Amino acid sequence: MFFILFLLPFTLLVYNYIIYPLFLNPLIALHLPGPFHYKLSKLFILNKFRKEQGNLAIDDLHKKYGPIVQIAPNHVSFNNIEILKKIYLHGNYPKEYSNSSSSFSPDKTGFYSNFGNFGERNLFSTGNSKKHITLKKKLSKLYSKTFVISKQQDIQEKINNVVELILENRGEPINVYSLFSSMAMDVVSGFEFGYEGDNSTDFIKKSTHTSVGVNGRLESQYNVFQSFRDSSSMWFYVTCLPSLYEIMCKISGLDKSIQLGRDWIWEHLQKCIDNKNKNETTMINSLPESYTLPQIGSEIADHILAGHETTGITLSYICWELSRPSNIYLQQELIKELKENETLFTIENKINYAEIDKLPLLHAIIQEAGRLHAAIPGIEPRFVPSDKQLIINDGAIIIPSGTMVSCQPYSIHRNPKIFDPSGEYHVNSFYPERWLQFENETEAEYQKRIRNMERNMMNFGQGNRMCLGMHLALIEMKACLASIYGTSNNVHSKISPEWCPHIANDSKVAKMGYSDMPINSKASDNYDIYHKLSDIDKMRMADSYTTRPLFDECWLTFE
Ligand code: HEM
Repeated sequence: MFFILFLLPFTLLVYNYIIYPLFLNPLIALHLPGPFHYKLSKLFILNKFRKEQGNLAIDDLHKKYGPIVQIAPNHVSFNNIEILKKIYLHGNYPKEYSNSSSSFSPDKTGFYSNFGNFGERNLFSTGNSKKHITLKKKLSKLYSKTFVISKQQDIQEKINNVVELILENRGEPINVYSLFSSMAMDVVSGFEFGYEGDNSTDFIKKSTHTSVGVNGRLESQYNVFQSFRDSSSMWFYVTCLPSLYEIMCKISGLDKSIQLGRDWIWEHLQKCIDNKNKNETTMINSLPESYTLPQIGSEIADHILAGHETTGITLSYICWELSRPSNIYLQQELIKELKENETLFTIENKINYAEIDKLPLLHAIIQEAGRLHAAIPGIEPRFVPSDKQLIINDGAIIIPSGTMVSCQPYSIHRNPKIFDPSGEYHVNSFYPERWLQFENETEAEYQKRIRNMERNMMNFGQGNRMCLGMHLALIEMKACLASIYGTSNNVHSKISPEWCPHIANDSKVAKMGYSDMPINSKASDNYDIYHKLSDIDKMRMADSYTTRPLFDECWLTFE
């Protein structure tokens, strides 16, 4: 009895937290840089993730220890582009991609496996490399640049609803976070279910993006979106502690809200399956015929979530950046660029998507937002497969199979040597100029610098698991910005003073997480403090795997 109650648990604790990490763990012999206590237990880094301080904590560790840091007994974080390429590109699927254990797979890290829906895994959450690449090849056509451009008219109809709403509410505060999330949902739902009939959603029109709520506080109502956000807010349990996910949903009281979004997708899917046009190229028509309804639902739910949140968040950050007093010159330059290319807009307010894609400043703005406000700034873990090692510095360091390895876009995107070689454009500030040709730079030098920056971008991931919807997101965002600030609307945006009476005039800095803040949630009892925060604080990025504006809102006024 004594053995079972005391000696066994004690022995297990000693083994797990002392004997294994200090004497048996193959990583310990490598003497990798990193805090000693992080090598004893993964609880330390998990606790940072739980408190939504993980991205900044890992970034700080890299600043202190360099590009290689052991952040848990079995997890090494890297902040180096050559190692990144080895993890995410080289040594990834072998040619025949027949042996799933031979790739640096996200499986076994457990991080992705619970992103399934309706009891089924999907492209994003499967760890089986063969299944993954076969399905990805099948679905790539739907999201190819050529196909996205061919859907220009359908996409533009949704975007025109945004412009209409902005014009109808000139001079009034608009929650662009809600508006752009709705727009991205309306667009991506067309790709999933089809644009014909009412299969694609109409959230721009059906939701409220402008109302003033209780206590003069600006609010907007859209329950399905709230449900998806509540779901995303549980990311820590989904990725790091899936066994506690259900119980934590209940304890936090979010279970009902999260269920609402799931129910909505399921009901919408069933309706669309009945109404689908078999000849339209959509996700429901592109999936293998053998797929069951839960398998289709799992894939579609993932794309709906991945497609609307990331795009809505990125557009919100872009428009906020363009509306800040310190960046207003960029908004004026963009309007000028669009005006000079008026021929790209036809009289029906349609835009030539292929041409709009080539506008240099518009492109630079999108790139800079992807760098500074990457919608997925957190770690993208992979697993060194059983028959491979990660060989670094010509064999000076050999990371053994079974180790979890990762890079995080937040840190990769803030390397001053790559993104601020001249020392003029701070890496933590929004400077699209860094993506344009400098005055004293030759064309060849410029191309070399841009290629190097592009190589170091991870906002859509890297390698075989790279974002499937990248072309859709990029074209949609460009078309949306061109439609708002271009054409004959004569629209300018500013930060709504009703939402933020304290606008920072001279700072360009961007911030992440709650650190140094007198507040750690937007609960109503904090409202007085919240109201006094500057726009920089109100637009802090959440420190999580996928980010969002920390307080879930961004109010701009268009004039
Ligand atoms: C600005 C917008 C977007 C950003 C920043 C973004 C970012 C990313 C990133 C970083 C990944 C890789 C994540 C990882 O490995 O941990 C990813 C994967 C994925 N994204 Fe996006 N995404 C965006 C828009 C979209 C859209 C519009 C769709 C449309 C359906 C989409 C669908 C997907 C899918 C299906 C995957 C999984 C790909 C795979 O595992 O092979 N994303 N995205």
